[in-house]
Order: sequence, then structure tokens, then C-alpha cells
Amino acid sequence: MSREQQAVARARKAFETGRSKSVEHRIRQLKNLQRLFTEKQSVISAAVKKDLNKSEVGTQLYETLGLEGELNTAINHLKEWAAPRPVEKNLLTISDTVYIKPEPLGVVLIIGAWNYPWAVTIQPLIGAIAAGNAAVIKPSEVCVHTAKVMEDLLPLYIDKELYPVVTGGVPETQELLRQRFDHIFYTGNSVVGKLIMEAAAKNLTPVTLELGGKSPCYIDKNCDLTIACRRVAWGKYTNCGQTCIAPDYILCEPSIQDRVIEEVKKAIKEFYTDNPKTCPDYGRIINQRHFKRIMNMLEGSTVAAGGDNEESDCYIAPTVLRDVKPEAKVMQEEIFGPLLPILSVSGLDEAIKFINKGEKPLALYCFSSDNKVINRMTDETSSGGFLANDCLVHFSVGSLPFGGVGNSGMGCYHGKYSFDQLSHLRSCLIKKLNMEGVNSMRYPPHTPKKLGWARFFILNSVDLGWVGRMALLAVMAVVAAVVLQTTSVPFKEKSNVHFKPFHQGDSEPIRSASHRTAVSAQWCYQSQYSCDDTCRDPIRWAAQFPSCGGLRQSPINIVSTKVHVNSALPPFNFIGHTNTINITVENKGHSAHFALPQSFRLTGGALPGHYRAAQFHFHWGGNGRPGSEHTIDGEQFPMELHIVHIKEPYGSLAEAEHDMAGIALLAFLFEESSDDNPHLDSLIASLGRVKNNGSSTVIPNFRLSDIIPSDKDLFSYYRYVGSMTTPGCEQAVAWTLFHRTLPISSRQLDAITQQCRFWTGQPMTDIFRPTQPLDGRVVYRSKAGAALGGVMHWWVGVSSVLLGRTGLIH
Ligand SMILES: NC(=O)c1ccc[n+]([C@@H]2O[C@H](COP(=O)([O-])OP(=O)(O)OC[C@H]3O[C@@H](n4cnc5c(N)ncnc54)[C@H](O)[C@@H]3O)[C@@H](O)[C@H]2O)c1
Ligand SMILES: CC(C)=CCC/C(C)=C/CC/C(C)=C/C=O
Repeated sequence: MSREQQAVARARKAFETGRSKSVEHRIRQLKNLQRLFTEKQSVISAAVKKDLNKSEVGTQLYETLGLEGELNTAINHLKEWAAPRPVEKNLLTISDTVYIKPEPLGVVLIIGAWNYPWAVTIQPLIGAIAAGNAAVIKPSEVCVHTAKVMEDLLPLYIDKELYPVVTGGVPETQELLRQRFDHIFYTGNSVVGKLIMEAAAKNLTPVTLELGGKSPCYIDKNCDLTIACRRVAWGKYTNCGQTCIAPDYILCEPSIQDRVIEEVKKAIKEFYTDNPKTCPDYGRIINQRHFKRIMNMLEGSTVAAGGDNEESDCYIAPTVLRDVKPEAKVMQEEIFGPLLPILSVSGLDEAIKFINKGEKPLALYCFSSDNKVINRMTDETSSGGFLANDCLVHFSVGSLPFGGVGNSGMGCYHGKYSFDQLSHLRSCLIKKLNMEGVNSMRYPPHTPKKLGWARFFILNSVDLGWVGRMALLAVMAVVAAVVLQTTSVPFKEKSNVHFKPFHQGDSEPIRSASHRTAVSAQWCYQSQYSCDDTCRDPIRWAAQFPSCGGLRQSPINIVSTKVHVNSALPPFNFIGHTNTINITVENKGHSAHFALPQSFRLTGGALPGHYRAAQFHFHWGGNGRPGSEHTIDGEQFPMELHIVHIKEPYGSLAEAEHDMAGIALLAFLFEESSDDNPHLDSLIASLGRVKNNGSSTVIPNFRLSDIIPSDKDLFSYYRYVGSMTTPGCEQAVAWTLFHRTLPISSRQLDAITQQCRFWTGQPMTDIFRPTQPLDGRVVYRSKAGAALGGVMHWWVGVSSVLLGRTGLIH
């Protein structure tokens, strides 16, 4: 077996152990890479200095800074990226669970180039690791010193079986290409790109080709030429022009050519002094082969600035060429060096024509103060990326896909795009074995009538939220009956499909820790706020978190005479609530959260699905002041309990927030009692152990059913659609506020409100958001003890009530 074969076989074997799939393993590997860049920066920079004469700062600015950003993004978002992604459904699949499950591809081959050797090799590796793959890393042999450092360092930091480094040149790369991979990610020139694709075709291996080409730069006469030329000079001469997205040539009207030359010359002097050769920020051509290639391109062109060179030092000065003709040698291929040809065009029309005659470039630059010029350039051309009035910087925006089109490449990466590019986005549809009647429209014998129904159900998609879905389900049930013209198949109450809980072990799946930290630094309750504070109090939450200013905000005041009684709101089923468990309570800076296991589940209550518990928490006042969030007929209660549940299959609030009923919140109001409520004692004591932000403790032998009544006693409740009551105020909550109140003595209330401190260190009191406008929503009240008919009757009942109440689905 060759060295290359062995590396691939080892990576495959390691992949088959399944360890690369664990999100924890992926994050650990990414953190190890972070450590590498912190601990070995000087070794990395020294090698790049030897290869390309980049300064230490230059290497950080242009290579490792971007990698740091990519690593941070991947580490912070990985759970969200890797989680199942619910999708919009058509009417036919409305009652199914339909989602995309990203899964690793397998073993990825990463072939890097030499010009930004760390950026273009490690950035795809970050994507490969994040997506759960194994990866064989082949650095470019042209950057001799960097390839050696990569070979030495990577195995010290990351799993060397899963992510082996294979060094070598063309023969070694070709031997690698004879192996079977699940994806090949190649960065380099288009000629080799075609060879890569050919080799990949043998195994139908998908490829990402990050190629290059001639990236045009149009400078309109209507712009600030000093600024434009400074930015172009930076884009061109950074790394001595050896940048895939460097502006290859300038197109401008003849009338501005002289000024463009003068301004570019000024910028060269400003950046690299009168003598760029001795300037630490000016690089070198990678080797003498490329030096000769670039110098040959000068043939037949007029040098307007620069032109000095020294072969032994691989030095070519920043050079400008004037009056260059399209037939000139320098215009026949990508320059990839510090030569900047200027070609004359009569104006925008000719520039567009010229660009469109060539291959689609990796980048296209347009400098103009006139938006019409910029718009026409974007509308009438195509390129991998487009930048107006700047160069290169789009590479540093992790939320933009980076990649070529046509001859400049295929596929894209950076941030989440890297994750998606190196994942298989698997389509999943989980149907239950009930509602068979609806399917009759697609079963033979086919009839025009059934086709009519099929057209309606397949061609219409839904994004109506849970209320709309319930109504439509009711319609479907009716349709099923009509289509069948027989009695419909009875519902089976229990699904035989069970979801594996996502993010097992998360104590707080509802929001990620990073989200919580970022948010907590910016908002506060009214009681925390003082005039010299920079934190935002509730009236100013919306300035930072737009949803907080939405039309479906919570809490609300419930006016009991205005609620709509609805007999289609049935009781709930609590699952797991009587289990005795140990739970963790943590001071979250604004309140204390009591984590609940996902095995605690909630169904019924006219909720559109199955929900898993996440946590519960309380809202309270202080010093005898009431602290409930919801009020009834204007009355605020001493305290309020919220039990947060998240709908399956969502794993986080981020996933659930686009679903109007993605979260089910059960709310209980407390009323003052003369006697202590003994079941609250262990909770109160635990709050005393989590006084400060971030501290946590465990409550042993806890039973949720000790603090709330059993589901059989909770048939009376209010229902409305609203939001989370803390930022970002996501409008994804089906609220249930029970009529039954819970008892608490004034002694216990005092004890609760005096235990904890906010993240600011002040006493944690008055932790409630003021009530929000109803904004046309309808609040429903269940009809206690209403007799429920058959399933069909029930759906039709719900639909007729809910369809009539469009207020509910604003
Ligand atoms: N789109 C991008 O992100 C990006 C980034 C950097 C460079 N580039 C492009 O890359 C080009 C410069 O890089 P390069 O091609 O000179 O780099 P290079 O010579 O380092 O080649 C790239 C990789 O291809 C391998 N290789 C070379 N010849 C091969 C062959 N015959 N068979 C198999 N493998 C082979 C090399 O070993 C190397 O790992 C420019 O066109 C530039 O625009 C693109
Ligand atoms: C420092 C800033 C704002 C941007 C960096 C732009 C830059 C030089 C990107 C290089 C991108 C790259 C790896 C190109 C490939 O050849």
C-alpha cells in the first residue's frame, strides 16, 4: 500500500468508528485548532515568511485572523447547524414531521494551494470537521516551509487518524486522486481543476472547485479616484498580486487613465514606500517558475509605473501597465502577480460587453458613485462574487458564500456554507400510520375528482402556524371523507414513531449558552435599571431585539369578560411529571432556571404536536410587591410559574421560533396563603445556593407533580398565542394560563425574593415584564367539563372556532 493509500484507509477506518459524528468531538477538534493558532502563531508566520515573504502581521491579518473567525463561528453555531431543520410543508404532508437532517459525507480530500496556504487549506478543513467528516489534507508542495509545518503541527492538535496530512507534489496528489473519497475540495488553477473533476468522476465523487481567473475591475469616471485607486492598489499588490480575487485588470475611459495611474502610484508609495523591495509589507513571488511566467507577460505592454525586478530574490515591483490591448499577452491568462494592466473602454456598455466576452470571473469589482452604474453591472454580468467600491473584503464576511461560477469554480464555502457544502442534506418525512383516508386521493383507481384534490393538496404549501394547521387538518379529515365517500379510517391516538431527543444532555435546550450570554449583557428589568446604566429596560428592549416590538407579545392582561369560550380546548396529558428526579437550578442572571429532563413531555390541550420539557422558572416581585407577568382583569398576582416546553422535533428556540406554536408555555399564578406551601421549601432553599449569576446546584428527589396539580385537575385554562417574555421575545409561544392558582405564604415569598442577585449584582427583585397590548388577538378559555365527541367532530369543532377567529393567527 502506498503512503497515500494508507492515509485514506486509516481516515476511512476512523470515520467508520463514528466518532467524527459526535457534535462534542467536532467542537473539541475545532477548539484544538483554535489552540494551534494561539500557541504556534510564530512558527506559522516564520514558515509563511520564508515561502512568500509575508510579514508576521500580514500572515495574521490575511490568513489566521479569518481562520479564528471561522472557528469561532463554527464552534458557536455547530449545534444549530447540525440540528434537524424543519421545512415548509404542502397540505398533503401537513400532519407529518418533515425536516432536513444534515449528515456527514464521509472522507473528504482537501487539496490546498500555496498563495494563502493556511487560509485555503484549513478553512475547508474547519467545514469538514464541523460537518462530521474525516479529511485527508494535502497542502500545496509549492509553499515548501508551510507544508512541512502543517505536516508537523496538525497531528499534534487534531485527531491524526481522522484528519491525516499527506504531503507531496503532483505524483502524490495523483495517487490520492486514485483513491475513493466522498468529496474532493480543491483550491488551485482551472487547468488542474479539470483533472480533479475527471478523477472524481470515476467514483461519482462530488467536488468543490475553488479556482481563479481574471477578475475585472471597472472604474467609472464618476467616482472619487483617489479612494478607488487606493483600494484597487491594496487589492492588487497584497501578497504581490498572488490572490485569487485580486483585481486582475482595470477597465476605464481613456480620459481618466492618467489620473488612475497617478493615484495608483501614490497609493503604492503610501503602502510600500519609494522602495517596495525593502518594505516588510511587500511580498515576493513564490518561486522562479512563477517569476518567469509573470515577467513573460510584460512582453508587448507599456510600463507606466514600477517594472523593477530581481529574479534571484523573486522580486517584482508593483507595476502598472497603460493602454493595454485585449490581445496583449498579459490579458491572455490570470496574472497572479503584481502587474496591473489598464484597458480603455468607451464607458459602462463596452465594459460590460468586454467582461461578458471572457470567462465568468471569481470576483468582479466596480467603482462608481452612481448606483445606476453599480446596478447595471450586477444585473448584466455574472461572477463568483461582486464588490462595489472595494476589493477583497467579501472574503472576510463569513455569512457570504465564497466560490466561483463557470470557469472560476463550483460550490462555495465559509461559515455555514462550508458546513452545508460538506454535508449531505438528507430529506426526512416521518408520517404516522393514521389519517389513511387522505391518501386515497393518490391511490388507484385514479379519477379526475381525486386528481383535483391532489392538485389542491400538493400544490399548496402552508406556513400558517399551528392554528391554521389544525384548521387545515380538520378540512383534510373532511376531504378524506368526501374523497373516500366511505367512513374514514379512525385516528390512532398514539404514533408509532418516536423521536430520539436532540441534544441529549443539554440542560437548557431552549436557548444556547452563547445566545444567553450575548443577550444578558444587553437587557435588564426595570428594577435593575438606573439612569447611568447602559443596559436596556423593558420599554427599550425593542430597540435591540425587534421582536420585542411585535404584535404578538407577552405577557398580557386577560379581561375575563372578553375571552371566548371554546369547547375544543381539551385537557392535557403530562408524561413523566410524577417521576422523582434530581434537577439542576442555575442563576441565569435575570432569573433562576430549573432544568427539566426531555423525558418530561406534554401532549393534548389542543397543542399541535408533542412537546418536550426544557425548564421552569418563576417571576416574582419584592418587598410585598406582586410579581406575576400575566394579570387578570388588571390584577397582578404575587408570583407566576412558567414551565417551558419545546415542540418536537425542534432542539432549540432558534429552530422553534418560526413556528407560532414552537414553544408551549404553561403558566400558573400564585395566590397568597396563610400557611406555607411545603412543596416549595426545597426550591426556596436551592435559590439560596445560587445567589450569584452562573452559580448552580442540584435539588435531589424532585417531583414536578408536587408543585403543580395533576393534569386531570387542569382542564380550565386560558389560551392565546404570544411570545417569550424575555429578549429576544420570540413570537413562537402557545400560552396556557391555568385557572387553578398555587398557594404560597408571605414568608415564602419574602424568602424567594431575597435570595438571588442579578448579573449586575443587585438584588433580583421585580423580575417581570409589564403587560403588552393584545393587538387584536383573541384569548380563549377552555370550557371545563365539555363533552368531547369523536375525533372527526373534535377537528371540525376546532377548525370552525379557529377559522372564524382570524385574530388568533395574526
Ligand atoms: N478560489 C480560491 O479560493 C482560490 C484560492 C487560492 C488560489 N486560487 C487559484 O489557484 C491558482 C494558483 O494556485 P496553483 O494552481 O498555482 O496552486 P498549486 O500549484 O499549489 O496547485 C494547487 C494544488 O493542486 C495540486 N496539483 C498541481 N498540479 C496537479 C496535477 N497535475 N494533478 C493533481 N494535482 C495537482 C498541487 O499539489 C496543489 O496541492 C490561481 O489560479 C488562483 O486564482 C483560487
Ligand atoms: C483583511 C481583510 C479585511 C480582508 C482579507 C482579504 C484577503 C487578502 C483575502 C485573501 C483571500 C484568499 C485566501 C484568496 C485566495 O487566493
